Amino acid sequence: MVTWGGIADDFTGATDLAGNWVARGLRTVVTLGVPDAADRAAFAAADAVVVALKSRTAPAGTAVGESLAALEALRGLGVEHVYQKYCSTFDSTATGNIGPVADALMAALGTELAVVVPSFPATGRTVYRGHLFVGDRLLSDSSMRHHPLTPMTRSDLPGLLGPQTAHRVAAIPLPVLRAGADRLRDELDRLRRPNDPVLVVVDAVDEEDLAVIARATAAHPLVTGGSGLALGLPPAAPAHEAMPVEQGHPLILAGSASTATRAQIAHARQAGTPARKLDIDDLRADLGAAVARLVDEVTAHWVEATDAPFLIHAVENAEDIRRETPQGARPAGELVEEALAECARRLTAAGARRLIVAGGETSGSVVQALGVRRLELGPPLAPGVSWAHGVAGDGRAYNLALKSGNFGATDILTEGWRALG
Ligand SMILES: Nc1ncnc2c1ncn2[C@@H]1O[C@H](COP(=O)(O)OP(=O)(O)OP(=O)(O)O)[C@@H](O)[C@H]1O
Ligand SMILES: O=C(O)[C@@H](O)C(=O)CO
Repeated sequence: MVTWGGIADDFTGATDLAGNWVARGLRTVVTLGVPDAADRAAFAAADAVVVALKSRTAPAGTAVGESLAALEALRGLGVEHVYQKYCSTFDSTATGNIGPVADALMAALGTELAVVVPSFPATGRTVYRGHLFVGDRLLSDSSMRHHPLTPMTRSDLPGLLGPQTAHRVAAIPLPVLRAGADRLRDELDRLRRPNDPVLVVVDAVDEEDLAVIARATAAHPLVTGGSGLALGLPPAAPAHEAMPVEQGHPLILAGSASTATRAQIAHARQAGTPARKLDIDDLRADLGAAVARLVDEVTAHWVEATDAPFLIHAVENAEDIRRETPQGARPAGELVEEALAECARRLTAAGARRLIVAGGETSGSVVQALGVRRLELGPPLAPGVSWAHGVAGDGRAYNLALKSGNFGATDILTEGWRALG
């Protein structure tokens, strides 16, 4: 029986949440886009289903529409609890869609209260006195301050959420939940008022805090947050033993420009991983020809070394993303996404079956290019990153690890393969 339903605003976020549920013993399936009734049989053995959307930077109306469609599909599966998954760094703008989606899900589920819990301590995201920290820095002092699409220039969650929601926003500080789940439940009840919905930011700095929140909200139809709150469920044996492992060439596609990904690329190159950086001028001049040259290079490498991964990446240093787009030319980001999607299509046709993909947007384009619509979760490579298995419409099967830009240790691109066994 499907108990939990997740609605994630990007593909890496979806596998992040799914991986945490798997770690708590829930058999979890990710569906890439809203499933239709014909897909229902695929979820028969699942305890949890996550619908992966590509809505993080979509206009609020679009994100609300897609999220409500996802909710409808999840209700059709009989889910009891819904988890709105957004980024653990609360990626959004004042006109962002985290608030509007939460408002709409609350209305559809007939609930007047939902918690807001971006905290994910295993990846350094914690919330204290309503402020979101990344490691030992406030969010607004972290590299997220300079994010090209969702620059996070403040850290107080009520202040970030307020302009996005029509509802009241309240906050519960750490000492309340450190007094236990009953005390937190009482405080949540105190904040609940008829016909006056409220979003409640709850502090959490470690996994025990998340466990308290999970216990206090166990009967809630809706929770919202990063994936950390899923780890608040009671410990259990991980439910990933059934994931098939595919034989075939390994490939790394990194469109992410995040600080962590850049360090991971540098490490992989230093460790001798054969690699090629996309040349934006070449892509602009003739994308098809540039990709064809790359495909020839990668396939020649595989003739020599079948099992050695090849890395194709977009960015090496911060200057790469600061380059101006010439007047009338296609933006670099668009070229990168199209080129990586085309590399994925052509290199899987040439035998790539195991892929690490870095970046949320990049993962969306790559998985769509492969035509994979569902992923079953396997073992983790890092907190928030897991191997998954998916079968495309053409029958080809893949192992995919979709890595959020800022997740993973420096050596994840060279060592992450070991988790496949
Ligand atoms: N040289 C470049 N110039 C401009 N944009 C680029 C360049 N290289 C990559 N990009 C774009 O930057 C975006 C990176 O977004 P993506 O979501 O894939 O990674 P991220 O933001 O690091 O990760 P996440 O969303 O998981 O935190 C992509 O749309 C990609 O096309
Ligand atoms: O929550 C996170 O940080 C990630 O799952 C993510 O959403 C980054 O794209």
